[in-house]
Amino acid sequence: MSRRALLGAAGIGAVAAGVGGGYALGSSDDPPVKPAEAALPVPFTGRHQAGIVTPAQDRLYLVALDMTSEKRDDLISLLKDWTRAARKLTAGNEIGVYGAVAGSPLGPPEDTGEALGLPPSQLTLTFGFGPSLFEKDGKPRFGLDGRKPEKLTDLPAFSGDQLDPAISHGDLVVQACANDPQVAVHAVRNLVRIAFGRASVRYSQMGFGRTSSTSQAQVTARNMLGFKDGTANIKVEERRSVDEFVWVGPDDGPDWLVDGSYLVTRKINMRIETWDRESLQGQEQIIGRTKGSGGPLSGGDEFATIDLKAKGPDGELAIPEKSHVRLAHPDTNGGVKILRRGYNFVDGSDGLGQLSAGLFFIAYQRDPEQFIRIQKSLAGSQNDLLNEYIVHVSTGVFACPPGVGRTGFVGETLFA
Ligand SMILES: C=CC1=C(C)c2cc3[nH]c(cc4nc(cc5[nH]c(cc1n2)c(C)c5CCC(=O)O)C(CCC(=O)O)=C4C)c(C)c3C=C
Ligand SMILES: [Fe+2]
Repeated sequence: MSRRALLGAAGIGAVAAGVGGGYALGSSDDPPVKPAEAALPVPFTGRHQAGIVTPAQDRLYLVALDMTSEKRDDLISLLKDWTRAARKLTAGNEIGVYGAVAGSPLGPPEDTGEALGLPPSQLTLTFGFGPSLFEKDGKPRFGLDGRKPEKLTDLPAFSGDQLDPAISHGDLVVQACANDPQVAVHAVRNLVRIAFGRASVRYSQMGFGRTSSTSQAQVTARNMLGFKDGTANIKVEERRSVDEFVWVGPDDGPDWLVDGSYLVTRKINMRIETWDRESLQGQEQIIGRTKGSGGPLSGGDEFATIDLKAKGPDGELAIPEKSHVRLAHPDTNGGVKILRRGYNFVDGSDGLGQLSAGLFFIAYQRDPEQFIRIQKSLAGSQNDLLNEYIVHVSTGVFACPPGVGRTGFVGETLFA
């Protein structure tokens, strides 16, 4: 039973038109009110996992977990249980047989209940495996000897990194994205609950205001620096780029990961108050684009082609040599592209009255080397001008298996 149907059947919560996606209860003569797109479900099944090229939702709740059991059967049963729950959660249903309120009053409910009455909100749940799932202290785990992708190794140290291991890495990751934060949090909370006795949370991160559009149909959102972010991102409509740069192909190896992707996470703190004292012109020179329209400093509107050779009236490069977009551009990095899918975050204040804010950077790629190549161009005080205002404090790399069909479980190919 769907969360909404349950409430309807119980006679609770006639949801007013315009609220929660416009499910109105009117006269039977009224034309049906279509739920707003942002409230609809995204199919969980498919060749690829949802949540990668899916048009980026507004909210993120990402959790990294470590296995607390060393038993292969526990890992497999966890992935099966997660898959069963994820099918329900992404469809907007309660988990378990009895859900949140229909079970025995004497036991804890199967579903925690905070999403009752909320629509699916385009929830996607994307699962990944960190290098430490495959081996620890040089020893294979879970009978996965020889199954670790060669490319799945911890990212190298980059100049300027100030990484905190407590909020980095993880055996497993779940990226929950939705247009309602409560739906994303409910999903992660219930998946964590299911994992009890087999895996426990290492760290989690909430995000808002997607900083990347992944579809041409989306407007470009802004990051905490106030700039449009995601303009030159790979978009789902660009099929060739998606196949070339996002999905692991049959010749890439290993076979179990074909149609999957590598996820890179970086929590990047911003020195927001320092940035806010930088002049508008200074900010634009650092990024290499205008703050208003997001157009490149070489001229044109937001989606104008960047001209890295263009010079200004003063004879200097229009897009400065150490600007962020020049150093991140494919022409500076051997043609390499990545699919960005990051989110803004504010973790309150730091106790000194400064915002603990930044970008939870997320990228999907066919090979982690794509991210490494670009980050090597950006990192260090002699490179990207932006580095004066940001610091990378967390890192992660995960192999995200292919999608799942109507039967089977996420990651099944790994155990075949
Ligand atoms: C290693 C990859 C990247 C990191 C880390 C990164 C951090 C980061 N970026 C911004 C803001 C912007 N980035 C923009 C473009 C852009 N950034 C990367 C890669 C990383 N960014 C790429 C590949 C690109 C596209 C370059 C191109 O092809 O032109 C932009 C411009 C708008 C856009 O195209 O998206 C902004 C703004 C911040 C604030 C940040 C760390 C906090
Ligand atoms: Fe960037």
